[in-house]
Amino acid sequence: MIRALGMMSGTSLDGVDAALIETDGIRIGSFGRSAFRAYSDNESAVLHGALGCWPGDKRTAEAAAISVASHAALAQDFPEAGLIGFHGQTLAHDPGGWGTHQAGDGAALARQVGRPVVWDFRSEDVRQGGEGAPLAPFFHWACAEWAVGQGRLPARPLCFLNLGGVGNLTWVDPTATAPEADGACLAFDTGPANAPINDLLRQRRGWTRDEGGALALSGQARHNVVADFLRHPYFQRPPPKSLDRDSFAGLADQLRGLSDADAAATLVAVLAESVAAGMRWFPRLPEQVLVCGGGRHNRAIMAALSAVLPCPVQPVEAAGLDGDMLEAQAFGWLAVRVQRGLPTSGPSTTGAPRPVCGGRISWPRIG
Ligand SMILES: Nc1ncnc2c1ncn2[C@@H]1O[C@H](COP(=O)(O)OP(=O)(O)OP(=O)(O)O)[C@@H](O)[C@H]1O
Ligand SMILES: CC(=O)N[C@H]1[C@@H]2OC[C@@H](O2)[C@@H](O)[C@@H]1O[C@H](C)C(=O)O
Repeated sequence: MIRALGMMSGTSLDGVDAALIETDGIRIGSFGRSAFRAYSDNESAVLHGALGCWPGDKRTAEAAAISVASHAALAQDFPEAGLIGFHGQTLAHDPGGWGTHQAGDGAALARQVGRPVVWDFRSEDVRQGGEGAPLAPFFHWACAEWAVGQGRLPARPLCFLNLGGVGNLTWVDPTATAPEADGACLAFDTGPANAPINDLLRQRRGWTRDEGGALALSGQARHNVVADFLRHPYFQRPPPKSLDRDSFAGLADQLRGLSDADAAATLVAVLAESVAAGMRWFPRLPEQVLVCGGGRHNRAIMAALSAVLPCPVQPVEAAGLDGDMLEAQAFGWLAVRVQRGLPTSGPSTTGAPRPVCGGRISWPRIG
């Protein structure tokens, strides 16, 4: 088993999560400590300003420097990690066109922290014809396998729903022998999650988020807006499929004229209904949906999901997992898989034509 540090800065642009995990790249030995470093207002403004930018753009260089510096600062607090998984900051994602862009040079990070760094997890999958996302699904299989072994879950198919800036859903069969095995996973991005809620409240109120979902809970969702939105072709398209943070930028226009509370409630309903629409792609009903990511702290979201999904919905903590750190752990686990040459994605997760071992390894200079 290797002790790896996974680091993730997601599409909600709130900061960097870091978590230790001990693994052979297949099974989870143990979970370790974790930490979060919030982006400062200035860092966050630079990253927001670079959204949609591709390598070569001046705004990318500044965002990449912030990404490396903030990850290096966090990594210094985890000297026990022998390997680092560095996702980088997604600035743009267009797998059918320009590709996918995670800012931050892993080779520079390896030099700064003096340890090997696995990074650029998504490009090879896109190069081979995959979506390049989502990548956490193989780790969801490992989490389910771990939780069944701990007696925390029955050995029956279930779903993991990650609610970050964007939502992504994975159907997992924990009895499968490997995540790349036939029938082990089926995954895709569901639709917008926290990003449009944060953006709405930043614009209208200068807030970073709707704390606990209190504002949305005080509003009324406009079901005509939700129904209109769900007619977007993305929701009729079968998986594999993935989204950029701002794939649905037009959604904000449909909220004009609504009170802040009604607009927030409508975005919550859009999130929940897009997850419900995604359930149709699974071979059978999962036993339950376990929710990870920051969206599970929003009570309006959890209530809306419970109301529209056809099975019980709980935070992943119900299975003994840490919903704030699951993605960071995923990139530690994926880093070990890359080092061992194991696949990190495949036809059932990103639609790549065959299992792909993505990611590059950068070594620190010796001597
Ligand atoms: N207490 C809370 N109340 C309401 N919303 C919350 C709370 N805590 C977190 N969130 C929401 O969750 C977001 C952060 O979620 P998370 O850290 O899972 O996203 P991410 O990792 O950046 O994104 P992604 O999974 O898309 O890469 C916040 O920006 C906020 O919108
Ligand atoms: C391109 C990119 O960074 N996508 C993110 C984003 O945030 C959620 C969703 O969209 C998912 O596809 C992915 O992140 C998680 C960690 C994943 O790859 O599984």
